[in-house]
Amino acid sequence: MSATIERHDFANSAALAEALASRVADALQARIGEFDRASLAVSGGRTPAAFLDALSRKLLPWDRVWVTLVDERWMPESSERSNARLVRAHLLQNEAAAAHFVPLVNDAPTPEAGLAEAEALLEPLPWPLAACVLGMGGDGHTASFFPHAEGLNAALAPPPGSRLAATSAQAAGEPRVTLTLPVILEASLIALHIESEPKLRVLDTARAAGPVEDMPVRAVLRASPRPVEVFWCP
Ligand SMILES: O=C1O[C@H](COP(=O)(O)O)[C@@H](O)[C@H](O)[C@H]1O
Repeated sequence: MSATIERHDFANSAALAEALASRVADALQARIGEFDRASLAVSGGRTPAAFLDALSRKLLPWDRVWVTLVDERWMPESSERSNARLVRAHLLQNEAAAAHFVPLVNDAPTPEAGLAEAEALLEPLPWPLAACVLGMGGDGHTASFFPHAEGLNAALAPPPGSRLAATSAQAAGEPRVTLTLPVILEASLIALHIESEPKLRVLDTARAAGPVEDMPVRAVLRASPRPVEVFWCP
C-alpha cells in the first residue's frame, strides 16, 4: 500500500519556511475568497517556529482567520512545551496578530475531563479546515497519534462529529489532546512539514506496508483523499 504524496524539497529551513507559508496563505486566501472566513490548524514541537514566523508576515485579512492546534500537551501555556505558547510567540504577531486563536487546553485536570469544553470552543470555527500543517516525530507519530497510544483507535476512528480525542503514551510525555483523523482529512490542504535526513527515512518507512499502530502517520498518508504535500529540507 503506497501513500500518495507530493514532495516539495528545499535547500534549507528558511527557504522551506517561506514556501510553506506562501502555500498556506494561498489556501487561506482562496477559502476567504469563497466563504469569507477560513480556519487553519498548525502543529507544535521544535520544527515549525520559522514557518510560523514567515506566515505571520503574510498579507491576509487575518481577522477572518481562525487558528487552532493540530494537537497539544495537556499543560498550561506557561510551560516551555506548550504548543499554544509556540503559536502565540511565532504566529500571532506581525500581520497575523489579528487572527482568532482557539487553544485546545483548559483548566480541567485531564484531557478526558476537558474534552467537551475544548470541543465546544472549536464549534464556531469555519469548518472544514482550509489548511492543516502536520509535523512528524522520529517514531512515526503525527498530531498526537503516537504508536500504540492509549486512545489511538478513538482518535483515528472517532464517533461521528468528534473533532478531538485524548491520547496518552510513554513517548508522548504528558497526556495529549489531538484533532481526530477525519478532521485532518477534511482539510483542503494537508501539509507535512519535516526537516532532516532521518525524518525523510522515517517517512519512506511509513510509506511502505506495515501496521498503522506502529507508525500512525500512515493513517493520514493512506486515507488522505488528496496528495499530502510534504515540505522537506535537510
Ligand atoms: O509532540 C509533537 O511532536 C510532533 C513533531 O515535533 P518535532 O519537534 O519533531 O517537530 C509535532 O508535530 C506535534 O505537534 C507535537 O505535539
